[in-house]
Amino acid sequence: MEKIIVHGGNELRGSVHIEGAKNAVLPILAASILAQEDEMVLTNVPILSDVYTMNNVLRFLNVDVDFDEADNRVRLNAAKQLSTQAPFEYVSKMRASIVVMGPLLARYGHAQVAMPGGCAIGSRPVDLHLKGFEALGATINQHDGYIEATADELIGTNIYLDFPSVGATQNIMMAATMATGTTVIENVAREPEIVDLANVLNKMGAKVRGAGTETIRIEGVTALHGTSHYVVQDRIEAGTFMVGAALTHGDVLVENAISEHNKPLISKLEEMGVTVIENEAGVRVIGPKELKPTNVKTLPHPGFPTDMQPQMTVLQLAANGTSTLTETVFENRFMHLEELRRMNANFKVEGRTVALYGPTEFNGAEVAATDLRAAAALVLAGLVANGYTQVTNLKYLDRGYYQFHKKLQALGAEVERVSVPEQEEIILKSKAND
Ligand SMILES: CC(=O)N[C@H]1[C@@H](OP(=O)(O)OP(=O)(O)OC[C@H]2O[C@@H](n3ccc(=O)[nH]c3=O)[C@H](O)[C@@H]2O)O[C@H](CO)[C@@H](O)[C@@H]1O
Ligand SMILES: C=C(OP(=O)(O)O)C(=O)O
Repeated sequence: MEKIIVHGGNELRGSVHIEGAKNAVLPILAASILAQEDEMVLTNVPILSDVYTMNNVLRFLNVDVDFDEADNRVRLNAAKQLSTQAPFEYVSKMRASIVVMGPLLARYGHAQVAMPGGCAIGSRPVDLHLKGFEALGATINQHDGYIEATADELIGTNIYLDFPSVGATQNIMMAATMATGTTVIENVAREPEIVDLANVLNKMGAKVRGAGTETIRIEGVTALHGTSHYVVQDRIEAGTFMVGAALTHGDVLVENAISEHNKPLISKLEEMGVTVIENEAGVRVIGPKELKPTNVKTLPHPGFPTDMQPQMTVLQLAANGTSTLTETVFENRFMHLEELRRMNANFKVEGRTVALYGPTEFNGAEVAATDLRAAAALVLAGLVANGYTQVTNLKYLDRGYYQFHKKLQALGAEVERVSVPEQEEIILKSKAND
């Protein structure tokens, strides 16, 4: 086991490179299943544990996968006959594995995937994915912890999503690429990662229109082929460094950040007194001496992203006054706050809203990450805490951040990642379970 140790007090200064987006590359990797001929070549692929997990799911399904980490390039060949069943041992590792269902159903009329289950941030059902498959003509069976979808033929139809679910939009979009006729999906997710997936599908020969708007229209085609694609920048990694700069009164150029993708965050940063300068090289963020409080509500894109919520609460706690944060996307995404309490944070949760009482004089403590963004938020809090903060449960951090500590070090933070000796590991684990 490893932990990150941060000694607070340093300003972040310099420039930071941002990886390809985890949430874009995972469905794009799954889309390779649709390519009956030609190789898929993906570049700007981030080195993350979730990417390894998706690669292993695809290998299990009989896709040839070659990940050249030195070049951030993955080559995929799905020309062989594939298996249509993804077992529990893979799906349980990563919920996003569910997005192999749509492409398998499109290509083979059959997909069987272990029910993904909830996670620390919420219950996370997949009913909208399944409703979409059913509307396209699939029969859904749930048995022995598996979801099985079967269809003789998928037929284009009109689908309205009750909620603009990212995963459901991606899964239904991929299932519809080879359906007979036209599929219109309304109230879809509009995240940049949806647009990136639609771009790849179109390069593969699909006819997907409207990605990035509320309605996506897909004309079914008979076959898709491989293509090459450069994965879009990770707006959440970029946003995390923007918050880090603001929090530490720093001055950081987030290289090649696409400001359009981070508009809701940038607008809140500006409201808090942060200077944000967009230029050709990226987005430069300069933290003020004193942060002003602000109220935030998470929403589907183009609203404030739930994946920036834990990091944002740290910034709000540091602000001079009371802020609120309302989490509308996931019902249980405040777990990191209890860890921040160990660092002297003062807040009150009422339902889906938390009042955050700043300014906080964070004190270093031993804290455990409860999920991916919680991990980043705790490290950020450590950057401005008195003394040393030790963050454990780094398996969550590694799902979504490549060498987070090294990037922070390069920006001037006093941070290191160390192995925990076995004895200490037992004590830390028992504390994390308290
Ligand atoms: C790999 C990936 O891209 N993950 C992102 C994706 O997750 P994911 O695709 O799982 O998130 P969704 O947009 O589907 O979920 C949003 C909300 O809809 C609910 N819901 C979803 C599907 C469904 O069938 N029924 C249902 O009720 C969920 O419980 C949740 O409350 O979008 C989330 C919301 O921006 C982000 O936090 C995740 O980082
Ligand atoms: C919640 C997240 O991811 P996932 O949907 O893969 O759990 C995230 O990226 O913050």
